[in-house]
Amino acid sequence: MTRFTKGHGTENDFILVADLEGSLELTPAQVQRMADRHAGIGADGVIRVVRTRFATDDTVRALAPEAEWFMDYRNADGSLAEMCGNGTRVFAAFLRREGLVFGSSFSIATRAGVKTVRVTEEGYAIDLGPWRLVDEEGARRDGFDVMVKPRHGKPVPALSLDLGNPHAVVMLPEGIALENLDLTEAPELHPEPTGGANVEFVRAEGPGHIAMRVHERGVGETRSCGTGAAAAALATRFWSGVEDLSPWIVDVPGGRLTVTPLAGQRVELAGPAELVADGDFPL
Ligand SMILES: N[C@@H](CCC[C@H](N)C(=O)O)C(=O)O
Repeated sequence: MTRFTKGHGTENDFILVADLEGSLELTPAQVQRMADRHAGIGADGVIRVVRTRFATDDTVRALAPEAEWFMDYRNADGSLAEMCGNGTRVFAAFLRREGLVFGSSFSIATRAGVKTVRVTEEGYAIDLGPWRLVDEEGARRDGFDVMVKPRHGKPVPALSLDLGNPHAVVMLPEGIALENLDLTEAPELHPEPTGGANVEFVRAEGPGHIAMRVHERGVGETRSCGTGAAAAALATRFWSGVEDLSPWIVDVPGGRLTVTPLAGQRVELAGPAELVADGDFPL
C-alpha cells in the first residue's frame, strides 16, 4: 500500500505521494490508475514529493543546493510536465503540514527550475520565474502566432507563451460564449507545437480582470490551471499594450487566482491550496 494525500488548488486536484528518499519508481500506468476518477482516487495530476538530491534527472539534482524538495509532477495520463502552478501551492501546503519546511518563505525545485513560495493570508504566492513569448517577433507583428480550433468551433488566433511549460492563449471573439465551448476533446493547434500545449480560452471581464477555461495537455479540461492563468493574464496584458506591473484577477471554474507581473519578465501566481484527504492505495 502506498500512502497518499489528496489536495487541490482552485479545484485543480492532485494526489501527493511522499517518497522522501526517492525509492519509488512511479510508472505512467501507476499514475493513470491513481488519477482515474472511476477506478482510482481521481486527480488531474500526481505529485511525488522527493528530496531534490535524490532526483534521477541531473538537471533537477543540480538544484539541490537551492531547494531541498523536488515537485515531481505527472499529468493524469502519466506524462511528465515541467511545471504546475496550482500544484506548487498544494505541494507547499503539504511540505508545511508535514513539517518538512519552516518559515513563511521557501524554495521548491521543479523541472522548470527553482520556484520561491511565500505564505499569504489566502494561501500561497509563487514566483513562477521567467516567462516568454514563444515567437516574440511574430507576436509583436500580428498579435498571435498559432491557430486554435476547438471541437465544433471555427479556428481562432492564439498567442504562444512559455511559463516553463507551454501555453496557447485565445481571446474569444465577440459572439463566442466561454460557457458554450466544447472542451471535451483537445483543441487542434496549427502549427502543432512539438510536445503539445495547454490551451486557454479567455473572456475580458474588465480592466485587469479576465475569465478563463482551459484544456490541459495530458489531462483534458480542468477546473483551473495556475501556469495557464498566468499565461492568460500575460497574453491579455500584451494585447492591451499596457505592460505595467498591476495585478490581474483570473476567474476559473474552480475559483479565483491573482497573477502579478514582476520586474525582469517574471510573474507571480497567488491563490488557495487545500489538503482534503489522506489514505492508502494499492499501487
Ligand atoms: N495544472 C497545472 C499545469 C499542469 C501541467 C500541464 N498539464 C502541462 O502538461 O504542461 C498548473 O496549475 O499550472
